[in-house]
Amino acid sequence: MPSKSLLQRLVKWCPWLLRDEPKRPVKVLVTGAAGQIGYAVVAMIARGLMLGADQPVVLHMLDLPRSRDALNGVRMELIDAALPLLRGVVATSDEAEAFDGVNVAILIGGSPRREGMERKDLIAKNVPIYKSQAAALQKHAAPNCKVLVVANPANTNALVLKEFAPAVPAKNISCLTRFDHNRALGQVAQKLNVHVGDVKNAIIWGNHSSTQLPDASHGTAWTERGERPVRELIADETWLREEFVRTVQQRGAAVIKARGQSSSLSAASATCDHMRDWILGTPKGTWVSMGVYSDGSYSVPDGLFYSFPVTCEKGEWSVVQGLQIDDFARSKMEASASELMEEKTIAYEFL
Ligand SMILES: NC(=O)c1ccc[n+]([C@@H]2O[C@H](COP(=O)([O-])OP(=O)(O)OC[C@H]3O[C@@H](n4cnc5c(N)ncnc54)[C@H](O)[C@@H]3O)[C@@H](O)[C@H]2O)c1
Ligand SMILES: O=C(O)C[C@H](O)C(=O)O
Repeated sequence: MPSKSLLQRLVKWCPWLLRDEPKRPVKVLVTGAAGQIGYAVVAMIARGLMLGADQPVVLHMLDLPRSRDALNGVRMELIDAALPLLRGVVATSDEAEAFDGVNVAILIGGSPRREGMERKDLIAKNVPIYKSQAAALQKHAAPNCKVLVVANPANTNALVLKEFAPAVPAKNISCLTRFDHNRALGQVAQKLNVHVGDVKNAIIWGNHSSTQLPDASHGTAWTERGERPVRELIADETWLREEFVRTVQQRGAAVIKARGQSSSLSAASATCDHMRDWILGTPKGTWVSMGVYSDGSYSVPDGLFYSFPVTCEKGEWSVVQGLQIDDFARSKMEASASELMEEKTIAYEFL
């Protein structure tokens, strides 16, 4: 046993002996990284907002050849930000290089909806991209890579990815409806005049589109009287079924109208929330919304990516079971499932 003074001297000369074993970097792919959401999200990931403040990352960034200069500019800025968690950056327009060995894939690359654009046009532009990236995912990503599709039409792009990457387990593919979930929490918090962190379990069913059902009927909020049902606190069923639902459903369009382009910082933030909770787990008693491959829960048809309330533990999501669905919710949930079935049919016309 070395003497105390010898130990003290050892630590003085070799201070790294006291450090914990460093974590191995996780390789995170962001497609469309030169775009507006991509630009916001890469900085958040490299600051630890997605995988944790002690998790080093290597960023793989993919964008089209025509965006090469812009993508290189993002790479330069990441270097200039001197981010200690960032252990490497790959900036490329080659899908094979981008997907090589990645553990997490955030798929944002695509053509966003512009004002006045029809859903069919959006599908036509985006599904061929997801067919091509499915092949790269299956061939080059690390086994068990977790995938989040952000690009619209997000649910249908996720479905195309699943169908054309049959070796990738369906449970590893998801699409972003956490954004709508966060918007729903924000609207309830504003209505109740409480902090958004005090509201939970306002959830999203269905498609990431204007047919989705934002549902606050199972939500709760902390008040001076403890944790109470949102329904009881708001005590206005008409607001919950009409104004709340409409505001959340139309929020994307409202931001496009106000900004002239679609939401980006809130989308990037929700992207981090989605992945963080999936990988690191949801807090006890908290549900989040994720677009996942339907297993028939709540009579949602199989074979669709549909937003459900889920909890996550040890990197696995499970749909929250046993919620009471009233006739109002049932009819909206079915309408959103029908829209997804139509999108699936249209998608196949372009594949
Ligand atoms: N699911 C959601 O909640 C949600 C929220 C907001 C936006 N979105 C969607 O996210 C996507 C990105 O939005 P944005 O505002 O960042 O758009 P953007 O146009 O600013 O960026 C998109 C980027 O993708 C790139 N790209 C296009 N095709 C590509 C391909 N085949 N491979 C790699 N990169 C490619 C473009 O060059 C561009 O840099 C859009 O589809 C938008 O509708 C989804
Ligand atoms: O609505 C859009 O087209 C953009 C995005 O999906 C959003 O929800 O803000």
